[in-house]
Amino acid sequence: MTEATGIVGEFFSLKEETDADVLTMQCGDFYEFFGEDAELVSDELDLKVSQKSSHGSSYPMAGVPIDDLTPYLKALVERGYRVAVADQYETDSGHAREIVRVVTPGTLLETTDADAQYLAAVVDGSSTAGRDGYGLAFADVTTGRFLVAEADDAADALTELYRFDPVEVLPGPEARGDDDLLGQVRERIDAALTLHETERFAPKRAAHAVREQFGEETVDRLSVGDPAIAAAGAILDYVEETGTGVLASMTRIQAHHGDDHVTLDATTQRNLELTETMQGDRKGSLFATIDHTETSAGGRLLKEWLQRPRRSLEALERRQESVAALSSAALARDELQDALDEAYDLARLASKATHGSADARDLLALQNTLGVLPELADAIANDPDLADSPLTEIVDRPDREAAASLRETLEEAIADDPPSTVTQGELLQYGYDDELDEVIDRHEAVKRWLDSLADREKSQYGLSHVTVDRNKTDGYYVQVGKSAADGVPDHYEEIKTLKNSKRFTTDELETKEREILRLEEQRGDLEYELFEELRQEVAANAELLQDVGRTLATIDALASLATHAAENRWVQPGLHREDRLVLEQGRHPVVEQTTEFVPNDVRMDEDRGFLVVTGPNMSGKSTYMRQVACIVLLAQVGSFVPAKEAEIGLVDGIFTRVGALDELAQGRSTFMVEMSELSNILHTATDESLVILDEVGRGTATYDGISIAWAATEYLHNEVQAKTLFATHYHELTGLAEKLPRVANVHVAADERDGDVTFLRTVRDGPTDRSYGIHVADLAGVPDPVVDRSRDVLERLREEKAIEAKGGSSNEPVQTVFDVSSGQFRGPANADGGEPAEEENGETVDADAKAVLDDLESLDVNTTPPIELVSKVQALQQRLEDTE
Ligand SMILES: Nc1ncnc2c1ncn2[C@@H]1O[C@H](COP(=O)(O)OP(=O)(O)OP(=O)(O)O)[C@@H](O)[C@H]1O
Repeated sequence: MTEATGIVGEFFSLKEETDADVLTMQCGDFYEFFGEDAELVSDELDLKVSQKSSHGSSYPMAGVPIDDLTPYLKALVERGYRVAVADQYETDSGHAREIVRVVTPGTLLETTDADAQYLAAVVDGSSTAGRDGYGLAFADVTTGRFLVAEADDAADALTELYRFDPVEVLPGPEARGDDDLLGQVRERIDAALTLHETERFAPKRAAHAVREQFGEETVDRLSVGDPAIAAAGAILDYVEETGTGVLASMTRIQAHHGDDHVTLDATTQRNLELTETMQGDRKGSLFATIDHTETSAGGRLLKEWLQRPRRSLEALERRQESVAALSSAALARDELQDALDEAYDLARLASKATHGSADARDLLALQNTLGVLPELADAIANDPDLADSPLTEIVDRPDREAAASLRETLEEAIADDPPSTVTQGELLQYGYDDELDEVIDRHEAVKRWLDSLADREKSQYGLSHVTVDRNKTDGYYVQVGKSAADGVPDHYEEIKTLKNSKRFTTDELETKEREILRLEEQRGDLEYELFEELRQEVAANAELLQDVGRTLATIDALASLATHAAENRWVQPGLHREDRLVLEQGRHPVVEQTTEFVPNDVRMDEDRGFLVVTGPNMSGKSTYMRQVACIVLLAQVGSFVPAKEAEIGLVDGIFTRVGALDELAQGRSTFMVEMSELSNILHTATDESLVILDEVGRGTATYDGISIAWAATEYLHNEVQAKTLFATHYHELTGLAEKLPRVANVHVAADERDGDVTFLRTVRDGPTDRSYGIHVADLAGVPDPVVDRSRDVLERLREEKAIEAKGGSSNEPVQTVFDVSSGQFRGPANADGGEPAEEENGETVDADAKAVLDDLESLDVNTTPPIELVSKVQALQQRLEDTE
């Protein structure tokens, strides 16, 4: 390509300066894209491309008017591009341009999405000498929220990332080499990955940046390790470098300590469908079901509560107290919600003010929202139950006097219905500023003179059909109807003839025109100056606004919990730190919305900590177990729960393993995913955790499956001692209840009469031995011959009779039986003439199989780590297969 000069040359040299994917450069009233960037935006956004010639070559060019840039920027960033914006400025010799900001998914201020928009950094400190684990930082530039967190390992780090669901992630120096972590971030979290310069993560430099931003004491106060500080420092640097201009709205940094919160790994958050369903829909998620918030900030907070349930009994009881008071005070709740309905997103408005993009309408919104706070305070004070609850403390948390005074300032300043442009005046109230009042007086006087000019001319010169108006080409003019145009006085100067009228001007009118234009400009400039001061005053109050915003959001979220509880007959659960979980007539919070739900009881305690849940296919096992998990989670959010009565021992983590739907796309086999999830649970769960296992072992051969399920049950029961619900179709496992003291059987009942199966959805104590899988196959339309033959095979299996393979070349029958009492398999009968059979415990076993059994016997399931156990069992099975 020939060396371009002029504008195109300037564009290309700016493009070289930036690592952004796309550059847009201001040229007068347009932002232009050139070369490949023009083609890219034309493909992505349907912008028209023309050709610009420079130095004998021609370059593709596309442009948008200055005022229309925002939606294009947003669209490009949402498609994953980083866009550099170069603005034009005046120089002595003409114009020059420089890049003023780089817009990325995590620094996009122009979002219209109500969700939080986190920019995250993740630093792997596990390879450094101190072995500090992982450090993470999260910042939402649209609200100024800033958090740091720590994680023990990559899986934990991923859990935190999943919890905050960032739109952009900056991996630190080591983390950027971790393909597995980055792959998961890209696919599961769908975040853009940005490689910010590695030296920006250097611990000393980062600590300095954190102190500069949040104060000298910050690093000590947070008491987090170097990696978390490095992550925070890198984010601050990145936000500054991208030129977002919102650093001032980041007033506070908080440490998010995993210990205060219930561990909810990424898998569990998905399995419980907290914020979206397995299919990826928002509707049908737990959050969408219980969300009755009035404001987007309230919605964001409620979602955060669900994703980060608490472990502190005191904190939860306080939330419960507020929810209880609000749920019984229906009228006061309505009043609060009506007031909240008027509230805008204060944190976002504060961030816009800091960035300098808030207009007068934004400040008006801010003023009105500040007015909501005293309304809430009054409604709370006027209801004795609410006044007595922690709500009083919540509403008093922000500095109410400062908020009232800022509101008063805004009320005195901002006009009642200001325009959205900030340069053309009419933003401010009369009486706000003396100098401005003077300009307004003079402006209004000239306006009045102009408004009354037509009448004056009519009466003075006896003219009819006279109007006075202005337009761009003619300026101010007197327009006189054709019939009267000949009678105008001599000092009228004609400027235009139209079909039915003529336009005139006069010296006096021209003088007034000059005056009004000057006054308009003066007023616009002065108002802009005053408005800018006001905006800076608002920006200086960012922390106060965030405090008020947080209070409004908290009351909104609490009122939402109360509304849902009141409308759905939820009850306040008794919370305690003991190992006991009792639900009387519990229901699934989401399923009960769409189904005539059959409530079920749950009883778990020290002597009954592991429930094996059996029951036919489709009977409701998964629903029952998820219901337990959702209820415990809701209780640890401080919410009421769907039950007649509930008593809940707080847990430190909720772990689930249920059927995986979407993992195949990621190139991991279903079984591999199942095993790594199981492995994670066996390693991480504690005796205070709740574990939900749905059909572990299903993804492999039956024998492997049963063996793994069996061994995992023993390990969870003996070693981990977590409260566990385990649904299985391996009825063999029900035998464990007789052998392991804390294991109990429950089953979901079904009624079978004359071959018809009715699902009762009722959970009862004891095991079941029927799956009715064939019944479900029949319901699903599997062809009759297959269904009939299945019944036949099942019958023979039950009677431990041999089955021949229909249509096979050999008539050799096959027989496999699992012996519950020994916990072992009886392999195929000695049908193929292998080693001579031996007698063992009265059973017939060949020599190779005997050797395998001996090895199996010597395997200590209580001390062998579960995954090793799995691989040993697999090796034994391989040997069995080889002997066949
Ligand atoms: N208590 C209940 N009241 C009403 N409907 C229920 C109840 N429990 C489950 N259901 C409904 O029954 C259907 C099957 O439930 P679920 O998926 O829990 O069965 P399952 O036993 O886990 O099945 P499978 O063993 O085939 O995985 C779902 O559509 C669910 O909505």
